Amino acid sequence: MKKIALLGATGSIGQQTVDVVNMHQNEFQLVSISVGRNINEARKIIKACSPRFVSVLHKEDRDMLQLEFPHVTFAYGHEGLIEAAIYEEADIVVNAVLGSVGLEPTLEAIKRGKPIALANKETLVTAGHLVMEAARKYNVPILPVDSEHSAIYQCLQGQDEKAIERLILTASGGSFRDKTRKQLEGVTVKEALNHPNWSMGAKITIDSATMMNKGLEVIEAYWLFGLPYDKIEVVLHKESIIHSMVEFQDTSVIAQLGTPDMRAPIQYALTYPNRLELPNAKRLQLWEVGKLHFSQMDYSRFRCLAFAFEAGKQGGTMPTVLNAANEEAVTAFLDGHISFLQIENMIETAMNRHDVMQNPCLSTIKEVDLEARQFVRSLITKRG
Ligand SMILES: NC(=O)C1=CN([C@@H]2O[C@H](COP(=O)(O)OP(=O)(O)OC[C@H]3O[C@@H](n4cnc5c(N)ncnc54)[C@H](OP(=O)(O)O)[C@@H]3O)[C@@H](O)[C@H]2O)C=CC1
Ligand SMILES: CC(=O)[C@@H](O)[C@H](O)COP(=O)(O)O
Ligand SMILES: [Mn+2]
Repeated sequence: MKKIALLGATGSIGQQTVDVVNMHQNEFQLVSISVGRNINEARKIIKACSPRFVSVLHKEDRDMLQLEFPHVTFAYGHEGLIEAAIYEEADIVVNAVLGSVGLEPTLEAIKRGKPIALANKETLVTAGHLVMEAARKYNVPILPVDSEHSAIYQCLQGQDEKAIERLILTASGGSFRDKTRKQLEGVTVKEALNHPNWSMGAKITIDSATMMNKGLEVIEAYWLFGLPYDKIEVVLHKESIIHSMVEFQDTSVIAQLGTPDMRAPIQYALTYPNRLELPNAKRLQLWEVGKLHFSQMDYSRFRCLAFAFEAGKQGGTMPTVLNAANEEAVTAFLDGHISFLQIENMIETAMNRHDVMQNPCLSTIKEVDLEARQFVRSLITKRG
């Protein structure tokens, strides 16, 4: 029985992780969870899975739930999130929280020797060097949950990693893949949230539409697989059937395919190196899919991807700025304060004014993250 600490249990990945746990009750048990504001969903998970430890965002919610569930230990806030991650009984942490708030719980869990099944890509973007250094020091595996990275991880099993020529990440193109930049000027939040292939949380769906999701994934791949940026490529593949590929020096390319269902990579991270059946999942029938399409990335159309490569290559604190500015700008877009194209303008402005510091420690990362957020918020306030 693998005992799981699940951060972000009420989210899209969180709830699919709960599904996987419920489908394999002889294999997995949820012992600790964190949630944010969604207390109704938290209640359902507590009733269905009986975790022993629950952290929520706000103290009032903690107080209310503690009365309802006296046998559960509750906590709240950032400290609570960390406590959920390091819960003693947990054998593995699934980090499905949203944003760079996931960094410290990850680092603390690694320090206690807990393997990390990582969906929370912002953690690797903002401080990949700290996470990978800690993982090496404490000999802890970081198991990718993100579909592209899970695909690459699967393609690399049993392969000679010294012989990798390049990683090829596939990108669906998101909600606006067929629109010109001119047409992007008037797009709405509702349109942006309509991803063609995946049902995901709001922030990543917007990231997918700006192509920042792929940018974050390029930096995530850099840290997970240790290849230089000129060996990481992105190809447009609108069907999201090939989840990513690895090319080797002998020109062979290995790809991982599947229907777009995040429960598969979540489950693989939990069962690795073994596999289990995935009940109720749609099997891939290539004749139903028909043609698969691929095209080269246009970096002037998808500017956020170019920003991410630039931030990654500059290194140091620049990816922290990229990520923090993006998180704030996407929130502002979702709240109706800025237009779609202003997301990328704000990220570009935040990056342009930043002087990179190399090899930042955790407190520098936190300062730079906060400063970039405050700067983007000030841009938004000025507009208002
Ligand atoms: N959704 C997907 O298919 C994929 C997601 N990912 C990555 O996984 C991560 C989660 O994405 P997704 O599930 O879509 O996101 P959601 O927005 O659906 O869920 C986010 C979760 O994090 C919680 N949360 C948000 N902010 C805070 C905070 N400040 N403190 C504590 N908890 C918080 C939310 O709580 P609550 O809702 O209770 O407020 C919720 O449980 C992201 O990094 C994303 O990029 C990667 C690949 C695919
Ligand atoms: C499911 C998943 O991993 C997402 O990151 C997904 O890949 C988004 O797709 P695009 O960013 O390619 O639109
Ligand atoms: Mn992905």
